[in-house]
Amino acid sequence: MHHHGAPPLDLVQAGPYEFRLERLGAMRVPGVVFASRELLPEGGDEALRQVADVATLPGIVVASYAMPDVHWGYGFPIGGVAATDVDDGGVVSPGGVGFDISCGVRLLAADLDAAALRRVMRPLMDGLGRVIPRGAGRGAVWQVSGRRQLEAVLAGGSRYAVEQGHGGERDLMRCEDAGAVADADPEQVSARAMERGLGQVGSLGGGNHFLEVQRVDEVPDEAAAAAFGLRPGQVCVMIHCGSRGLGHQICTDHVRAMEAAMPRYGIEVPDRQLACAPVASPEGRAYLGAMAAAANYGRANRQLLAEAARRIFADAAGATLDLVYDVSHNLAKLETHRVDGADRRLCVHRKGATLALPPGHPGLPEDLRASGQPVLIPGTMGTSSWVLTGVPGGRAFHSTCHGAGRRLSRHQAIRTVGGKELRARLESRGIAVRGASWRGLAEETPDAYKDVSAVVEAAEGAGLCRRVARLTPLGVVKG
Ligand SMILES: Nc1nc2c(ncn2[C@@H]2O[C@H](COP(=O)(O)O)[C@@H](O)[C@H]2O)c(=O)[nH]1
Ligand SMILES: [Mn+2]
Ligand SMILES: [Mn+2]
Repeated sequence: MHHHGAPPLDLVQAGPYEFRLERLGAMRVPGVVFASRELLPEGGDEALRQVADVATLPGIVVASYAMPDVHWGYGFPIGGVAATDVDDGGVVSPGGVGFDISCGVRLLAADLDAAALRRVMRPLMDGLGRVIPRGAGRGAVWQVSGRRQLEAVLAGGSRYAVEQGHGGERDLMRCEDAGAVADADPEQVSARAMERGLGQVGSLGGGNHFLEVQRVDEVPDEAAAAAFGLRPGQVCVMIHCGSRGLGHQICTDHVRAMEAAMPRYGIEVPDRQLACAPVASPEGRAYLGAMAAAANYGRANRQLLAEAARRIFADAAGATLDLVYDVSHNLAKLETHRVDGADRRLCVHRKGATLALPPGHPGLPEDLRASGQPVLIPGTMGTSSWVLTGVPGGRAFHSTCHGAGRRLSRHQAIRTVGGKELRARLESRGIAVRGASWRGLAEETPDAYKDVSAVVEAAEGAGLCRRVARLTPLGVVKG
């Protein structure tokens, strides 16, 4: 492998929740890992090597960052943040976004307390289990009529879904980018990607994706929680999914195109999954146009699943669901940030990392200006999940963690527990489970993930965000 003979990494503690990888070899900037000592990947860990690899990308500024939930991914680590200077040869890399483009989390709050739900929990979970398509392939909420309509989804995202009667205006106010990014270019989406995306608008996909019924348990920041529409004891619904086969195919197509183009730009990277091209090049622009289309698809996907959940909540519990927020954790965005005293146009890659806008940011809707952006952190189906918010001076270009982060591979996970046993364990603790496959369930055992509360504590300690509310699971529909 390319890493044979690479010098050992030099990891130095720089603060209570901050470690630095000093520049070595081809690294253009240092690596910065935000974590407690306990959460830190071990010395030889491949994820740290990947943080160093990302630091070699042309145009990267300040540092190659890792969030406290960092773990190994293809090319870039999951939990990585890297910004490149668009006007100084900075590159965009599909590997810095990942295969599930615009994978993200949406949280809805019910006008209902957990105590009132107990009575109807079974029909509610049966209803959700019936209408939420999940697993590989297997159906979708919205039967998109053909290529024409799919192009409208790619261009219009949640906004188009709402125009077609799937939701209301408030759903757009509370979605990152108001439900759709403007620069989507469906022309850059291959016929194969379109084909894969056609029958999947409104579907969860595989095992790490889910729809979960949760209760607000602990509220460390009552003012922010109130602004988000959350109070202790309340029922919520968290949805985690992305852009399905469409996003995956786009990533595959554009990694290949960039790999072929790199010699022309004189770019060399230490891992083929870091293939990249200048943001301003035809290949860079083509990828960003396709990526934006997938971002819109991901939001429409979550919008349709939310609508399906709303119908079941209305029928089974007479309850409504209001959108708290919808945010992606696999995306590259063109943003302006101050670097070395000057405003620079940056391409900020967040892969398994979440944007966390601070209070007062113009990118926030009016009713969230005072509190900051809601940041949605799934934990596991057996422990907690968290709601956080952005903070003034937020580091890593206003980014934070995206989950607990994997500790065991899927293969290792299924050696610790069987799916049936795991479901029995969860049900005995009062967590209802509607799965797609026993194996898929076992791969997602809570033991496969780090301790999410330790992760968010480290993220807060590192100055990336602040904790707002802790959520505990009541029932999960698992991909
Ligand atoms: N509340 C739940 N959280 C879960 C579940 N399965 C996974 N997860 C968390 O999601 C993040 C993000 O996953 P990724 O695949 O996008 O990287 C992951 O790190 C876990 O913490 C679940 O069933 N319920
Ligand atoms: Mn995800
Ligand atoms: Mn995903």
